[in-house]
Amino acid sequence: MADSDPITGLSLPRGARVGLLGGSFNPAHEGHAHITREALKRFGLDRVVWLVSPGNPLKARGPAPLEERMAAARRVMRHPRVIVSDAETRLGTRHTAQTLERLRGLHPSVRFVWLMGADNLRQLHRWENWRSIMDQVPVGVLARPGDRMSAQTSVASRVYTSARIGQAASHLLPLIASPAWCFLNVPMMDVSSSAIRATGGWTAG
Ligand SMILES: Nc1ncnc2c1ncn2[C@@H]1O[C@H](COP(=O)(O)OP(=O)(O)OP(=O)(O)O)[C@@H](O)[C@H]1O
Ligand SMILES: O=C(O)c1ccc[n+]([C@@H]2O[C@H](COP(=O)([O-])O)[C@@H](O)[C@H]2O)c1
Repeated sequence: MADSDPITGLSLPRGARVGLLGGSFNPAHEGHAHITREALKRFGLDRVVWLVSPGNPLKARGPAPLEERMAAARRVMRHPRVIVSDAETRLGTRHTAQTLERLRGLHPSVRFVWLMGADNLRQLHRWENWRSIMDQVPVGVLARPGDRMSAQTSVASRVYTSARIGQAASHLLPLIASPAWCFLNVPMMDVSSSAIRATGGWTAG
């Protein structure tokens, strides 16, 4: 049976383990697809939803129009268990803590996990109401070139040090009560949207 809501249009299996990968996706690239496949496997997820952001609150320059980023994301990620979604635009949220509150309210049976690359763990403490993110859902962090140490040194990792689970138990992450987080040392892909933009590989926005 599906757990659907008319606001975001998301239809998720009841009781499913669902990873949320929020991002500007300006544009989407193979690094996003790679960490998504790793997260599906290593965290034992049934679905991953790409939350294509209306605009990162910490980034001064706005991204390309949402429709262009959604279309590019759908070209990059074709997978039966991955959904590319504009849920934040439909909800009118752009801060992650608020997005999580809304999605959890709309999908009470679903076990959500917030997914992010290690660069975002480094600056998580600058996000609005960041502790609420850690307290609402388990967080899965995936290694990214240049950010291996963030699991040891970031403010968030130090504040929540006792909530960290080892990667040998990563498949349990969606089932563990928050706060809980896990750093996955997956093979890394040195690719970024900014590098693609710098080489003129994304003309939108
Ligand atoms: N190559 C990668 N390895 C690991 N995580 C990644 C990688 N690329 C993006 N991510 C993660 O995916 C999420 C969305 O990333 P985003 O859309 O900002 O892409 P980006 O390449 O980081 O963009 P930009 O270079 O413009 O900052 C973030 O949590 C980010 O950490
Ligand atoms: O909630 C916040 O304050 C906040 C601050 C910075 C980033 N985020 C979210 O983090 C995700 C990754 O953003 P980005 O731009 O690095 O792809 C995306 O979903 C953003 O909305 C959220």
